[in-house]
Amino acid sequence: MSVAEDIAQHARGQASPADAQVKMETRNVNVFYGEKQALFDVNLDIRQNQVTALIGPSGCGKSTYLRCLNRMNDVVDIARVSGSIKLDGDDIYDPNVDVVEIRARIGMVFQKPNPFPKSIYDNIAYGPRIHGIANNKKEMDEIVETSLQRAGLWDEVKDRLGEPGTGLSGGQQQRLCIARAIAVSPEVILMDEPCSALDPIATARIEELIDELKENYTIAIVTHSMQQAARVSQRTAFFHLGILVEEGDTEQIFTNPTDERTQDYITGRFG
Ligand SMILES: Nc1ncnc2c1ncn2[C@@H]1O[C@H](COP(=O)(O)OP(=O)(O)OP(=O)(O)O)[C@@H](O)[C@H]1O
Repeated sequence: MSVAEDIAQHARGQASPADAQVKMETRNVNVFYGEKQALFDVNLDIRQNQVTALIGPSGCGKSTYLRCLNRMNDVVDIARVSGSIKLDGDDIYDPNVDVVEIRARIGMVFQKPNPFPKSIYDNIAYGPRIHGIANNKKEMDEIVETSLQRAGLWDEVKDRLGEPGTGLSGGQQQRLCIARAIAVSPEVILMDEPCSALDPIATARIEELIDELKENYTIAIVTHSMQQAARVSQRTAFFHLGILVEEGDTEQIFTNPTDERTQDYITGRFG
């Protein structure tokens, strides 16, 4: 089977129900790094309890867009964001919004697993402690256990919660980072190429996990792997040179794209 057929096969049936709610609405989003414009008038909805894949060639602005969704571009001095970005209808860039709270509601998992140099337990307990989520040790223990269970890591680490998180394998570390994001009860989880540093087995495990997580969370994922986008997402957005070229149900994007640039990209003609 050709790669294109393989992708199309995975994409079949990957669609968002017509009545899926919009969790995040982004309109006319422009991003500048100094003088250079990286995103141009992006309009995209991130649907609730669905996985939205952001794809496109290197430098097209996928990560820039993802970072707009939880104000991570705020930490880049030269970045300037304009347009409207709403979570459940509320503008997350409103001056009265507490950015720390926004980043708890919209968590993030990065390319390279980045556990804190702390125990497995403390990696998970860190966020809930900062946010005052647990009232006592018993509640914290429960949060740690539930988060690790949801991230599919509990059985592997329950007997060594006091050991350093950095001692886990790469795939386990990434699941630890997912558990850490889950621990503060986010509504949305942003993932920036979460499998790029992982081997195929660890990647498959994370992909299964993403599929399970969408029951409880809304997910947006940047990926260079079209197989991965086809396997895990219901919606796909294709970016090129800072422009959102096309978005739609994953099945449609991978089997019947409307734009020639999308067609060229998914068939490997560029990027
Ligand atoms: N901190 C920054 N300062 C200046 N320019 C930046 C910064 N981050 C990104 N850019 C520029 O913005 C554009 C979009 O980059 P971005 O990282 O969002 O693309 P991407 O599609 O995620 O790429 P990749 O797939 O390679 O990660 C690129 O031209 C990049 O050089």
